[in-house]
Amino acid sequence: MMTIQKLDKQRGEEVRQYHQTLTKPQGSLGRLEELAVQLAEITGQVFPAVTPPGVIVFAADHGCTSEGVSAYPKEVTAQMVTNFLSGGAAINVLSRSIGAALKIVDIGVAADIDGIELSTRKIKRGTNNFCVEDAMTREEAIEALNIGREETEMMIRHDAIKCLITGEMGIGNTTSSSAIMAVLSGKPIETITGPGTGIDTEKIKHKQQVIKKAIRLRSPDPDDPIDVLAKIGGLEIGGMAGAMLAAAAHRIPILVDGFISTVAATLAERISPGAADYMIIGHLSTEPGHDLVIQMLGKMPLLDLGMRLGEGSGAALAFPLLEAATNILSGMATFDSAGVTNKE
Ligand SMILES: O=C(O)c1ccc[n+]([C@@H]2O[C@H](COP(=O)([O-])O)[C@@H](O)[C@H]2O)c1
Ligand SMILES: Cc1cc2nc[nH]c2cc1C
Repeated sequence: MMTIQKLDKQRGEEVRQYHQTLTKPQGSLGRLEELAVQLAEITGQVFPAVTPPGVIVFAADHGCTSEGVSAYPKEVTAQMVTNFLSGGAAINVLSRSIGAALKIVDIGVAADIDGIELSTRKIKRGTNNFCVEDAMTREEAIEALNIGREETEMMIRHDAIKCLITGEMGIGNTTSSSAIMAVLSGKPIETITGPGTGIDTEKIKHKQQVIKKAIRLRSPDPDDPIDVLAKIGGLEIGGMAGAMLAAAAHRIPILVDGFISTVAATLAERISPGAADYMIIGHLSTEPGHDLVIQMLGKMPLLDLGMRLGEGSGAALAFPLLEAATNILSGMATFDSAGVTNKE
């Protein structure tokens, strides 16, 4: 789909060496040092910049909500988009606190939403119920990826963003994400499926049955990520995967949010191997499948705050750590410049 270059290991090595000249015991900044190396490898810069960050929230509805899999009614998706547009959601607050440009994309909400601030890119009014038919056609899945890519490229051009944070809003999307993960990982549905917005144990069992039925009836090809996205995925999940592919192609670091976002990240990596090199996992969500999907990507989350909101919120909270990692590089004195004695 898009060419993703290899990481710039040379720049990473330069940063690793430079870190040893800064006024601190070697390695004492722990994962912040690793983060600086990864950011150098991603951007190809010894002093990488991550500001300003850009947050894109993709919103869409899910046909599987008619199976009773969420704690909240499906109308909440559209209502929350209106809330994003008025500035009152958690991601509005967190975007403001990190100085991020925020874009909301309606890629498939099942209601008409007005708002000049809204990017209306509706592919359809929510996915089909994947217990009955494919969630979307292959063409629609590709369109979702393309919209994600286009919206990201617009943000790179207009807002000159230096870090991409992807978020989502979609009642029912933990069911779709759990189904995708079960197919991609081959792991038992019971180890992946969780409460989402907050259903009880009985309802989680029902959600697992719904997912099993969908996978049996749709039988997506685990080796074809676009087939998986089309048959059991979501429009916002496709949008996020496309956004991540665009950021990786532009050598822009991607700060990934919770369970749904990380499932989209896994699809992006399956579509274009190497994309995950450009990703950093912001936080560990309490949704049980998140740990597994992070491990499959070979990553470790930065924060563990017991959150399970989505919208990009956990990633936005982790952003100051990226900023700190780059500020340390450009702002700290060296042993030489400060006249501090280095170890023998
Ligand atoms: O990011 C997460 O890890 C996360 C975990 C659980 C729920 N969510 C959010 O809750 C919604 C999906 O939950 P559900 O129960 O309707 O499938 C969707 O709007 C997500 O943004 C998000
Ligand atoms: C209110 C509400 C806000 C959300 N934000 C992301 N997912 C959400 C789900 C609900 C129910």
